[in-house]
This record gives sequence, C-alpha cells and structure tokens, in this order.
Amino acid sequence: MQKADVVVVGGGIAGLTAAIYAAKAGKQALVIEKQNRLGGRAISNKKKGAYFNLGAHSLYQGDAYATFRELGLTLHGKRPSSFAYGVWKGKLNALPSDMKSLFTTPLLSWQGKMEFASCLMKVKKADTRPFDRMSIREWVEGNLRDPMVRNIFYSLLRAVCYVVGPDLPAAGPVLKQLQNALKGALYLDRGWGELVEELRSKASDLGVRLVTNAKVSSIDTRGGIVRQVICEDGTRIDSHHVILATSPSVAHELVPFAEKTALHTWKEQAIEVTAACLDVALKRLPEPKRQFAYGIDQTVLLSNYSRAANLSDDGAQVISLIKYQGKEPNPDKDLQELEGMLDLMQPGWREELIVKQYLPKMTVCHDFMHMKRHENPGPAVPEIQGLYVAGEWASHGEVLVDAATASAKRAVQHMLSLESQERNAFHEHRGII
Ligand SMILES: Cc1cc2nc3c(=O)[nH]c(=O)nc-3n(C[C@H](O)[C@H](O)[C@H](O)COP(=O)(O)OP(=O)(O)OC[C@H]3O[C@@H](n4cnc5c(N)ncnc54)[C@H](O)[C@@H]3O)c2cc1C
Repeated sequence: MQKADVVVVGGGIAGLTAAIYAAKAGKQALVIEKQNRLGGRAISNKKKGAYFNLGAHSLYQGDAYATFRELGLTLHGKRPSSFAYGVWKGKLNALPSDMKSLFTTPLLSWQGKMEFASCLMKVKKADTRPFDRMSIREWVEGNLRDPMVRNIFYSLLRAVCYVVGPDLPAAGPVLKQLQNALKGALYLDRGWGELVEELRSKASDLGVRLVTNAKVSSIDTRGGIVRQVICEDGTRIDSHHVILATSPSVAHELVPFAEKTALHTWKEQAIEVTAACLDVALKRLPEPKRQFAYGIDQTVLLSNYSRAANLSDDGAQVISLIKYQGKEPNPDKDLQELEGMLDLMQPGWREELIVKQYLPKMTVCHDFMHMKRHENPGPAVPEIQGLYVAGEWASHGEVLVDAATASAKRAVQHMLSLESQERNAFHEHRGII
C-alpha cells in the first residue's frame, strides 16, 4: 500500500504549484496525472522546429508571475511592444496604445481620444474590488459615453478574460487583469512548456513524487473523511489530504455522493469558456510591422509571439490567432474568420507557411467569476475533511493562470491551517487531562 501526506490529482499548473508549496511546508506530496506528460493546458508542442503553446500564451503580472518568481523560476522571455491594430469594418487602424497612436488613430474623435486616455489612466490606478458585483457591461456603460471608446474597451477586456459577452463576467477581476496586462505581458522563450519543465524540476528537487499515465478513478471518503485515492489500474494510495486540481466536473465525478457537497454547486454554476485557436509558423512575415491586432467588431485576436519570444530553432515567426467563442461554436466558420484576420494582417502568408495547427474548441477556463455564480469554489470542500480544490475555475477574483496558482496556494494554506488547529486542540486537550 502506497502512502502520501497529500495527493494532488492533476499535474497542470495548479497541481504542480500545490505540490511544490505542500513540499516546501515539509509534506510528502504525490502528483497523479492521467496524461503521459505534466503541464495540462500549459504544454507546448514542437512542430517542424516551431513551438506552439496548447493553451496559455501571455504571463501577466499577477499571482502566477509573483508565484513563479518566488519559486525562483527563470522565466526567459520578453515583453512585446504594446503597439496594436484594431480591426473595424474589415480595415486595420492603429489602436491608441501610446501618445502617437492616440493622436493619430482615425477610430476616435477628439472627444473620444480624451475620454479613452483618461479612462485608461483611471483603470491603471483603480481599486477594482468595488466592481466585483457588476458586469463588464454595467461598468463600461456607467463609465464611458463615446460608443467607439466603449467598443475598444470591450475588445481589450475580452482579450484578457476570453469571454465574448460583456453581461456575464464580473468587472472587478477583469479590470484587475487588464491592469496586470498593462504592466506588460511576458512571452516565454520556447513557450509555456519550458515553464512547466522548470516547475517539474523544482517539484522533483523538493522530493515531490510525480506519476504520469495514471488516471484517478475515485476518492474514498468514508465517514466524511478523505482516506484513499484509487487509480484506474487499481492502485490505492493512503492519504488524509487530497487536492483535486482537475475540472469541476471531474472533481464531482471522483467523489462518491458529490451531489450532497459543495462540489455539486461548483459544477452546476460553472460556465465554460472556449476558443478556436490557429497557430502558424511562417518563414518570414510578409508585413513585418503588423504584429498584433484586436478585433473590435469581431471576436478575434492575432499576436506574433516571436516578436518578443524565441519560439523556433531557425528564426521562423510563430503567430497565434484566437477566436473567442460564444455558445455555438462553428469550427469551419471560426477557421474562416481566423484565416481572414491573417489575410488582412499578413497577406501572402500561405506562401511563407512552414506548419500550422488548428484547434477548433479549446477550453480556456472551466469557470470564472461571473454574475450567475453563487459562491467562489474552495479551497476546502466543507462536507469532506481533507478534500480541497484548485484550478483556474476555483477563482476568488483572479483570472486564468493567476487563478490556477492562487487557488493551489489557498488549498495548501487551508490544509496547513487545519492541521495546526488540530494540533493546538490536541495539546489543549492533553493539558486538561
Ligand atoms: C487557447 C488558450 C489560451 C490561453 N491563454 C492564456 C493566457 O494568455 N494567459 C493565462 O494566464 N492563461 C491562459 N490560458 C489559460 C491557462 O492555460 C489555464 O488557466 C491553465 O493552464 C489551467 O491550469 P490548471 O492546472 O488549472 O488546469 P489543467 O491545465 O487543465 O490541468 C488539469 C490536469 O488534470 C489532469 N486530470 C484530469 N482528470 C484527471 C484524473 N482523473 N486523474 C489524473 N489526472 C487528471 C489533466 O490531464 C490535466 O493535466 C489559456 C488557455 C487556452 C486554452
């Protein structure tokens, strides 16, 4: 029979972060990952010499960045220039990203330019928490008058949270994410896979046991206490602490009678966000100055990640395009729209193509802070002693990878504080005897 102080189910960013912090606190941690490699949605795949990220692309200056720095990761990469185009009615226009583009952009009237600049200044300094209970639409309509300024803000906010409609996301977390993005996003050399490798090696140095190709099939929680983790191949691991760093629906599936626990509420309230992703590696850019574009009247984003990060062995340019999807994704139409953006930004790109990858429906997040949410998930599952959740969906106000690292640390902290309460109670009891 195997044993561990804490078992982490899922070896994505949340699972690896949780295991590292548990190990740093002196716990014997075991990570079980069902895929044949660690990283979850933060892996990168190398194709014909070019690195394509599966999921995460930009590391903003939020919780994840601070966590990785605290752990001593090297985070090789650079911050790109903020110059961007905005696509409006099929045409490219400079977006206001500095003084020059603010004054020259044809998208805004003089009044609009003033309103845009003053609102951006306000956002940079704002305490965003008071906006946690209002939607993005409510915030935009309450703070901005000019219709085009509103459109540009919708497009900027969509780009940092990946949600198409402005009525669902709580404005506070998304504005915070915009603040973090405005401080400069980091594009990582050789993609996010390199960061995962650094996390893996950190975990391994701290003595974390990392098992891949092993699927957890259930958690034994008899008597409302975590007792064992059971894998599909029959392996059983004794442990009194389990962190479920999977999706809310997998967490629900793994726990017997989950419908009687908070896991049920968290699964039911979850709203999944998906995107269609097109990545291309080009021998050269037909239009070298066109590197980054937001769709203003379409929900597409294009970024040449090679403008700041080293993403190929031979100088190929790696461009990623994202189509933020609503309720009814249409793979063919989405691809047409993505290629249409590439035609507009880089006409002739097909002649320069080395390799491309189209992923028609990627889960960007399993849930986020939205207006229909009843409660923030985790860190503990209150009905079952020793059970915790982590993952980008267990957000308490953070967005995407920041929510993955923050929720992982919350889970470990909760576990440690419970243990210390139990120890204190035990000593008090002995004192009485
Ligand atoms: C297209 C796209 C673009 C993105 N861009 C950004 C960005 O620019 N910036 C940003 O901050 N974030 C971005 N994200 C989000 C980011 O990738 C995720 O938030 C983050 O990787 C989630 O990590 P996680 O550990 O919570 O989940 P995951 O990475 O999904 O990890 C969960 C792990 O659990 C494993 N698992 C599931 N069930 C079991 C089981 N039964 N037994 C064992 N293991 C199991 C899975 O295999 C997986 O490895 C993007 C995502 C996508 C898809």
